Amino acid sequence: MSAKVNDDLLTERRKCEFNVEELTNYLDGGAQATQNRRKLEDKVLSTKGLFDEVPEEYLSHKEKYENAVRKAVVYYKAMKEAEDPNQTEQERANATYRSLLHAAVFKDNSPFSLHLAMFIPAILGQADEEQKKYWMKRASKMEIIGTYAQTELGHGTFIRGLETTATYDPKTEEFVLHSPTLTAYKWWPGSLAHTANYCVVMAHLYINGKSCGIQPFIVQFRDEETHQPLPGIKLGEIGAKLGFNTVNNGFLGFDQHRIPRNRMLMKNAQVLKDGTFKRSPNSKLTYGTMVYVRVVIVNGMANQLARAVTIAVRYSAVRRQSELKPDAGEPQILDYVTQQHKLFIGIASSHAFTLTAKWLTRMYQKVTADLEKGNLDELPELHAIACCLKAVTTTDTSVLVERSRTSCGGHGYMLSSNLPQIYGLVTAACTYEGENTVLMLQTARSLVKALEQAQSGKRLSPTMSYLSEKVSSRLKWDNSIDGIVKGFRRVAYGKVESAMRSMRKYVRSGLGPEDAWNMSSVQLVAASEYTSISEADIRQLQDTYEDLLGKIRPNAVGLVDAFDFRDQILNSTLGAYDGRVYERLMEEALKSPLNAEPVNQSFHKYLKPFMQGKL
Ligand SMILES: CCCCCCCCC/C=C/C(=O)SCCNC(=O)CCNC(=O)[C@H](O)C(C)(C)COP(=O)(O)OP(=O)(O)OC[C@H]1O[C@@H](n2cnc3c(N)ncnc32)[C@H](O)[C@@H]1OP(=O)(O)O
Ligand SMILES: Cc1cc2nc3c(=O)[nH]c(=O)nc-3n(C[C@H](O)[C@H](O)[C@H](O)COP(=O)(O)OP(=O)(O)OC[C@H]3O[C@@H](n4cnc5c(N)ncnc54)[C@H](O)[C@@H]3O)c2cc1C
Repeated sequence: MSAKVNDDLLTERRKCEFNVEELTNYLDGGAQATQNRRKLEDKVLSTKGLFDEVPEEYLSHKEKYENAVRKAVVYYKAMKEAEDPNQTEQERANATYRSLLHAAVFKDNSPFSLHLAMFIPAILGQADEEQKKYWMKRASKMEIIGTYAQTELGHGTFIRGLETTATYDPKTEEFVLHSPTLTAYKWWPGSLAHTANYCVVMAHLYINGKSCGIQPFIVQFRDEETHQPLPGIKLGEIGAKLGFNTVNNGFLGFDQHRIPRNRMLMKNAQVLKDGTFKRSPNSKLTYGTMVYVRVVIVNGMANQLARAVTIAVRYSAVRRQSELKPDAGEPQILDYVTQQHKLFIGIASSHAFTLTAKWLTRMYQKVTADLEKGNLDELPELHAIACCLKAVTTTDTSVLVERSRTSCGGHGYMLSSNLPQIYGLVTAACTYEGENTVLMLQTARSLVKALEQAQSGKRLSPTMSYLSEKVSSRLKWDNSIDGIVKGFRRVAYGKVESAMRSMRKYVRSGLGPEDAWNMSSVQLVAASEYTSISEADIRQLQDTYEDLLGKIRPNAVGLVDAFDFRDQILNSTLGAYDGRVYERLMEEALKSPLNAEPVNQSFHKYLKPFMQGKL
């Protein structure tokens, strides 16, 4: 018999003014897609051995990892067995696109995540046809587990500054991989420490003493039978982190480690037997895996944000606190407009990121198809857009998840709420796959170039076309959607123009272009981010905004119910569908090992002698 649902949540669900299932179907891409997703979740989550008897937070660092590997094996097999052979690849992708299934099993991500998120995409994007056939067979069957090893102890952002060398030896037709310094050690790659046995390594290729740029190499670093590190390989784990503590991020140093010539992934650039180097059509194609993951991250942020606001909104409908009016009893905290302000932007942003992710994925698929035909025209625009959207969605999601946490008071600070762990996951994305400031400056580089082209009358790409609109600065604001968009375009234009004016001013004062760029970089980042509108219009917009909050209020619980996250995926004492937050908080508290006995041994060992002055 399912537990009684909290009365306030029942009332909220009765008040809802729209069909929740319809919105769920829309988000999934249709009723069939919802059905497929739910069927997959039912199957996988009914697998034995997927869940923890003791909450993960009470395990040691080492136990957490070992437990995560145990679950990863069970989870991966369950996902494989749950695949519906009658479904198309696209239907399968849709079923997982919105599902956070893995989050029901791993609060802090899986030790297999890099294999699926980067090792396989790197092979697909960087290997030639023959290499792809061989390595995809082994990787897709999990005969090998891989990761993506690019970042080093001394370099993450500046890829051209990576120190790991790959020197071609034509006599043996091998590459010699070497870490010449401590700072050259690969540092950060997930799964690297104890899980994976292969990796795609980004290393600086040298042939006959000449630099041939950064190239991708597939490298085995552990014996497939014994899992021992191979000769010339130094391996280890980088230690405890804010989050990602079951991803097994590691370090790897090479000491003259030899690999055969066919281990350089040669889709874009090639090295022939005699050492002849055939250049890539564009050296940035080597960065392709990062562009792909930046696109994936946008959708990941939409889902994680939806999960956090689901927890916070349901809790805010259940939690009653303080007094809005004398003698009116304690209101639901969701009735405070400040609470609505904190949370409803999160709901709206999640939907905005979902739609943006779909648009960006289509753009990525088109540009990737063009690249296959040798057409690189739209690669720079894809790079600029992917940088901007990855940076904006991860920054906003981190802010909004943290706001969801603090809007739940003390209980939001409990690990059992799962909000701290969700924050740990999303805030990492502000750094990995390109630190956000750095990516914003990449976008700014494209914006400045586009404005210069617009000013010389050239046509711009669709996403930059707002820079060539002769938008009158006396634009009449109205708070229609169209008016707001026009306003934002006008301001965005002004930001790029102002950054450019600033750079020209510094150049006129005698600074070189690089210093002028650096001096203007705060404005350049602002030109890539969102920006605010002038004062007079804020009041008009504010009235509209507060009116909208009131309209959303009766539908808030319905809106988060429509995200359709089952309790195991929310994994939260505060966000469960039935709203029994207090019972769940107590159930979870009692699982603490410290509650196993009424008097902890430290009393007799330390406290008692201390209080009696005997220590
Ligand atoms: C939730 C789900 C979780 C999914 C699970 C994820 C788990 C976490 C895994 C994390 C993995 C990692 O972090 S992997 C490691 C990630 N690391 C990074 O992302 C490193 C970030 N740094 C970089 O990308 C580069 O260093 C960058 C900043 C772009 C600068 O590169 P360069 O110095 O080589 O290039 P620049 O001199 O700046 O620019 C030269 C020209 O090249 C262009 N250019 C630069 N990069 C380009 C690119 N990728 N594609 C096309 N063009 C590019 C520029 O626009 C310029 O064009 P013009 O203007 O026309 O000249
Ligand atoms: C959880 C997590 C997982 C990761 N997983 C992987 C992985 O699997 N594989 C992998 O290869 N890497 C991985 N990374 C590493 C990640 O890609 C790097 O941390 C990231 O690229 C930033 O590089 P860095 O840490 O060396 O910082 P740096 O590059 O040293 O940058 C430090 C700071 O300097 C400033 N800065 C740097 N360059 C510029 C610039 N040009 N303009 C303005 N400011 C600048 C920025 O403020 C930046 O935050 C992971 C990182 C994290 C946190």
